[in-house]
Amino acid sequence: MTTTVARATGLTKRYGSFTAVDAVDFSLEEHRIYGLLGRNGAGKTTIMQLLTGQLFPNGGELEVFGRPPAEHADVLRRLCFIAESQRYPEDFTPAHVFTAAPWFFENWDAGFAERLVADFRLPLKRRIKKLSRGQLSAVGVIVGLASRAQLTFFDEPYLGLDAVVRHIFYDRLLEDYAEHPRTIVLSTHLIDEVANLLEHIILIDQGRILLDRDAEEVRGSATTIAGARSVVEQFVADRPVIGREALGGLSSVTIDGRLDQPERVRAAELGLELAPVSLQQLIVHLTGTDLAGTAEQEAAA
Ligand SMILES: Nc1ncnc2c1ncn2[C@@H]1O[C@H](COP(=O)(O)OP(=O)(O)OP(=O)(O)O)[C@@H](O)[C@H]1O
Repeated sequence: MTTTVARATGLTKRYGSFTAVDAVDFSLEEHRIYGLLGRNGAGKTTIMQLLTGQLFPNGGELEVFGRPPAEHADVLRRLCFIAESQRYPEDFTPAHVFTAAPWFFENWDAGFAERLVADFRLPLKRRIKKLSRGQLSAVGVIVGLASRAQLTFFDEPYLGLDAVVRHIFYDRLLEDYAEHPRTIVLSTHLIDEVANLLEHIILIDQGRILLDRDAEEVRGSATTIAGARSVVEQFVADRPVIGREALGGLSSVTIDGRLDQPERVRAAELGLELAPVSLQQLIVHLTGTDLAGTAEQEAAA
């Protein structure tokens, strides 16, 4: 039996006349890793700020651990939110941050934090304002992991983290999650990098939920068919097409759904190629954007 950690019903947030989160319904279950995905400005940070009591909703119901999160200290104590540009007092060093952390997080594991400091080669005694962009992000990632909060949010925690450090983060996250299960919500544009980590996907677009599904189901939910344009078009006629690319006489069409065995055999006989769709490709199709471009730019940063 699953236990619901957070539930939103008709949750709405407006900034003036602009509706950033538009009557969304979703729930977060205990012991799951969620990917909260979507284009820039989709509403991901706003949803996380609502869930962590940093913003008040304008409408709908929101319960986290059974209560509205804002102004309930007993709820807030069980949460950890790591923002993209986490701020700390200017004169603090990472050592100060980790010394203060147990005051805010009852499950804080100082030994784990120490091991992560070594993994990330973080200078403990250097002032926060002197840290590099990546080192500053590492401070947030360490707080997020070692807090072992029951509900942890990582909102694009990667700014400036190089590929080696990002993979250390993913590895430590998975290892620690296996030993200390909790609910983790990860918002990122580096979708393919985290695809294997995610157990459930919530895809947001313009303040609305486009997809709320088990990651395993999402992964197998679309197929790309490539080959001679006229043959491909005939093959996909009457199927739900979610993406289409053409080059000269060739085309590549992505359809929603799997092909059964007879259909696969028929495709092979027609000389068509079938390819699995990556989570990132699927999300690009669904939101009609090139998140891959964003991801590459960020990975290169
Ligand atoms: N304080 C604010 N005042 C007015 N509009 C805001 C405010 N904060 C956010 N918005 C708008 O609300 C929308 C949702 O913003 P949000 O930060 O939640 O998006 P996001 O999905 O986290 O985007 P990104 O991937 O770029 O971080 C955006 O259009 C943004 O411009």
